[in-house]
Amino acid sequence: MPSRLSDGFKAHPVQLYPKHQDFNSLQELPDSYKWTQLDEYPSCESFSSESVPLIDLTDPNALTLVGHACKTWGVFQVTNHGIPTKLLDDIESVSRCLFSLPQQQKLKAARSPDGVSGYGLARISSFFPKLMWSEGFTIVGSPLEHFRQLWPQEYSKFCDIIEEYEKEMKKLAGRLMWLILGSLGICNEDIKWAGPKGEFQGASAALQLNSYPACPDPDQAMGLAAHTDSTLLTILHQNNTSGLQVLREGTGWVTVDPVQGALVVNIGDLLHILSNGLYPSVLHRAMVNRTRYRLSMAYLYGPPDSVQISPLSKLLGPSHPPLYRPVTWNEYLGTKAKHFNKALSCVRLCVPLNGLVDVNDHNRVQVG
Ligand SMILES: C=C1C[C@]23C[C@@]1(O)CC[C@H]2[C@@]12CCC[C@@](C)(C(=O)O1)[C@H]2[C@@H]3C(=O)O
Ligand SMILES: O=C(O)CCC(=O)C(=O)O
Ligand SMILES: [Fe+2]
Repeated sequence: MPSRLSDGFKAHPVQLYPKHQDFNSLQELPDSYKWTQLDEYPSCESFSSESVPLIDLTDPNALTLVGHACKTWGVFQVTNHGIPTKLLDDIESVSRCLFSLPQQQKLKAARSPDGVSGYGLARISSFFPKLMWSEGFTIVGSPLEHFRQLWPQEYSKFCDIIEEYEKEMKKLAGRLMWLILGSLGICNEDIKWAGPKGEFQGASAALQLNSYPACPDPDQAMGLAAHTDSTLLTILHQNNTSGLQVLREGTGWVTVDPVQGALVVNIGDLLHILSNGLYPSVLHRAMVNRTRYRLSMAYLYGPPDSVQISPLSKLLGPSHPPLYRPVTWNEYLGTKAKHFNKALSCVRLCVPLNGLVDVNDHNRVQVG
């Protein structure tokens, strides 16, 4: 059955791929890939004291640490997360194999203009005048049909890895949800859609494989432009090449340095809504590298199709009115496909009593 996650894009088809996208044959960065105003916010060097929190999930204090990271960063890295190293290596190999196929072959699994799954440009490309130095492959539901096109002989071993990865990620995402919600004082009874055992069985998800080839002029190029994810949370596995940056208030862009075996967790717009803005979604982007090939695999986690996300009643009161109206993930994806970084403002109900603007109003961000 086609996933409802794809419905939001029907009204907003995007270009599939640029005419020439054989990155490896380009010795110079074409104008169509040259971004200007890349330094609207300063980039913070990695020797700075500001670094994204690294949390050991077996730490007895994990709940407090996670809560603090969500409130102050919107992103953290986790170790001792229980995902086997072999599975992380395997998913990295699948991505590497996929993106190293000849372009002709990859196009056999191209995403349709109004679809969600398959090979193509980042969906957000349509909001920018310049092209991004990356390729992506999105998996929603079974990758079988696309993988059969890519690897007529070997597709089943690749499908098995995806299935296993998604199964493990789903468990980890459920655990992280309870740490995050627990840090807000929310328990099982407060979230009906978590199910009787609190396992979030009906949760929806997408897997996004991103490839960032080495780039002849990385200072003028952009791997993936600044955006927030529309998810509850996203779990990202990056290879050992840096590139992911998050925007930190008062500091600028901070690089999320790869830590061997660690996974990056970032707060998405739906958790921002659920927490009534207490845990803001984080603006992030991916930069590219002159010599190194970068890969990332993002597990985008959201509520079941039919569930409407709205600020949790436990977090509301006379001085804390609900700031967002209820939305399903699918409806929110449609809003995102149309309004991109203004989507959160589109579902906003009223201005906070203190008259301050939303900490996560990304309308100001215009890159490119
Ligand atoms: C469920 C989804 C979230 C996503 C759109 C998608 O349908 C599948 C791809 C996801 C992704 C990955 C790259 C960044 C992003 C903004 C995009 O264009 O596609 C996200 C979307 C999102 O979180 O809004
Ligand atoms: O490649 C990265 O580090 C970021 C990827 C990302 O933001 C995404 O897939 O949503
Ligand atoms: Fe993202």
